[in-house]
Amino acid sequence: MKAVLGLEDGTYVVGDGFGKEGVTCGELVFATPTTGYEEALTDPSYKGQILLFTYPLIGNYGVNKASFQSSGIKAEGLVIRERCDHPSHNLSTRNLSQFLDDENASGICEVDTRMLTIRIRTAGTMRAAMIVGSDDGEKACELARKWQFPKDIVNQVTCRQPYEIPGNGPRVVVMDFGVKRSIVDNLAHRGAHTIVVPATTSAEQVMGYQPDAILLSNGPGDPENATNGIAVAKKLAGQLPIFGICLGHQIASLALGASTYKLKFGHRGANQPVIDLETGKVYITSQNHGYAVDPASIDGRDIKITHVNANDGTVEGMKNDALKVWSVQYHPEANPGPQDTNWFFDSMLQRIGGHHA
Ligand SMILES: NC(=O)CC[C@H](N)C(=O)O
Repeated sequence: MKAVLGLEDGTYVVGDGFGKEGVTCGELVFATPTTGYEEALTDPSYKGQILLFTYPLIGNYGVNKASFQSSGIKAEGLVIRERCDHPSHNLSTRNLSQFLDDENASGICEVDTRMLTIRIRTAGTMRAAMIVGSDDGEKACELARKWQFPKDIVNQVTCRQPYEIPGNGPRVVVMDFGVKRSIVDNLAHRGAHTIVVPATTSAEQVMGYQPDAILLSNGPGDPENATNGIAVAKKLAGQLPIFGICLGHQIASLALGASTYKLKFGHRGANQPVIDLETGKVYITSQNHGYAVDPASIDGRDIKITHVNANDGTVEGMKNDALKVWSVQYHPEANPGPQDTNWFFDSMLQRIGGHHA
């Protein structure tokens, strides 16, 4: 089936469509990991975004539900060079094409992903529209220009009801802005009594769960739009330890008075080098973000930058020891990506323990 992807700047590419027929709009972003397409497609942080993989062959190990980071595909669409229809993996239950069919998501392959990536890298992240079943490039570009990133995107991916994973360890409330399953798993595996609550939960409701700590999760969209999360973190900072991952790190920083800005094309990949300023160690990290904390906005505030990106110097972690706030921009849960920073969850539980000692 023919398909077309159009960008807001008038660029378009025609290729082979698969999955759902029709129009899909989103912000076109590129991700550079060589593996991990199941985890990325199901990562709720990609809601609102059309995901382009720079790696030229996608689908070669099929699809296995155990890798999912949420109930199903959350990215708006998929853009790839070559699609593998005959995967080889003992745990695979279907191929990529069947996966998109089952999930009602659209994909386009046989397009020049290098050219598209260079375009985004040069001009910045762009709005895009994909039409599966058409090759009308002008129409796709026009649809891209009309589309707006939804402000309430977190509400589209947060849980509807709270849920708990019982454990004998400390009680941790996870504010779900679109949490990845492996974050919850990392807490549960360490014995935390994990309570996942919707993004709209108030500070009073959070405290009603008698938590020992709060984890602000990852999630899609502009952190400034996560207004309830910011309000909760502002209110509870100083009362109990607060941790943040990715969007959660941005929310915690906003709550402490810092500001955030949009990166030109973001960091999405599995080999982003991060320097730990306290130890001098460099970690290779998994990342997926388009916004970052502005270091200039931290000047004069009681926030300490703990990690920076070795490629571009952007903020990758911060803390406020007095208020017991610790957060990281990268993904310690990996999935996909290297496990170098999995210690984050160990240190989290140690810090919570210290708080109650
Ligand atoms: N993975 C995330 O939590 C992403 C955070 C935020 N939506 C960003 O793009 O920067």
